[in-house]
Amino acid sequence: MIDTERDPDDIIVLSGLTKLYEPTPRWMRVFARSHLRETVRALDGVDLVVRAGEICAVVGPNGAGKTTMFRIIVGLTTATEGRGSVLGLDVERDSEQVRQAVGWMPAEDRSLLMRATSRENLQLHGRLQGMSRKGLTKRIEHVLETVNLMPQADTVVAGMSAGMRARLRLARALLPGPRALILDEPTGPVDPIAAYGLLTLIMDLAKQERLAVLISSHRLEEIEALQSQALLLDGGKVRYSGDLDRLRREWERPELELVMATHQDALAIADGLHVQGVEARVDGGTVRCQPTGPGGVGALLTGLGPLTSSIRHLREIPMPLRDLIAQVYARGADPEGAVR
Ligand SMILES: Nc1ncnc2c1ncn2[C@@H]1O[C@H](COP(=O)(O)OP(=O)(O)OP(=O)(O)O)[C@@H](O)[C@H]1O
Repeated sequence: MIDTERDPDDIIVLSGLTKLYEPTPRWMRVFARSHLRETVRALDGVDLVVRAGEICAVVGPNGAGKTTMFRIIVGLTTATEGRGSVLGLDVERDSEQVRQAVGWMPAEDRSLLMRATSRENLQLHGRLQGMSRKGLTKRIEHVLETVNLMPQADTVVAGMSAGMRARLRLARALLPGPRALILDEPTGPVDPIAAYGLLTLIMDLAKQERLAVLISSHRLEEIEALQSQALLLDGGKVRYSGDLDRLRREWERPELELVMATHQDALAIADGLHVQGVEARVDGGTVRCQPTGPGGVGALLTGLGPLTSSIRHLREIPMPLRDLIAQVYARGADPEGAVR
């Protein structure tokens, strides 16, 4: 049943999504190759909205709950509490319809038939999804063109590069003409240049077809390139949800680099900073420090007085996203930052 009051651009909506994996019953432990002794809280009250044309990067260390969240949305497992919907359809109750609306690209290549061609893989997948033969042939041409894989349409998958295989898996996710894409580590085994091409393709698709895209990646430089929304998960909990610019505004403590006329000047400035309680590193004529006080750079320079006359250049060096995120995890998000 479709929720008629929702904003039509809110494509993926999660509220209070929680998933517990319960311990394996004692009697079953004898048979199970691996078993759980304690309850695992894989997701803990996750709220999220991904709108049409928006990309949301899901970031988190191993075991943060990324795959579990994706698997709930595509109906491969169910939530213990909370609710998920796609286009207003409940991911549990309306899982058949949700599957038509969501393109799912799992993290591994295992699901591709290695001895079959690209086209044959897509034909099989389409047939399994119940697509008609005629519609499927047209759709296959379209998705192969979209991912620039027409020249490899009749190439056996085993002979294709990791980048081509990733594009084939993306083509497969696009086959039903989805409104949302869920991409679990799409660039995992792909080299950096091919990965950049794949991400550009995903960004173009999100914009042109107004797809809501959820994407996980351990490569933070890729996430920065996507200029997307970000959901930082840790132990199943949301540490931050919002756009990366806001994350920078709220959490960034850029380094200040001062280039001085001489090494002596640099040492003098480092002393001046030390007096203000700011640690500084001197390298030749360059001084680097992290302004911490409420007045920021302005107050720091005022505090240095006449010493500032020997400053040749001054610039702020943005924090790498990796450090920024590490800071969020280390300090814990403020309650306002936790939910968008
Ligand atoms: N089928 C399962 N049975 C029991 N526990 C599970 C199962 N799947 C995942 N978990 C546990 O749930 C937690 C979240 O796992 P999940 O795979 O969702 O994390 P992830 O963020 O995708 O990790 P990774 O980056 O390593 O893929 C982990 O503690 C994991 O061990």
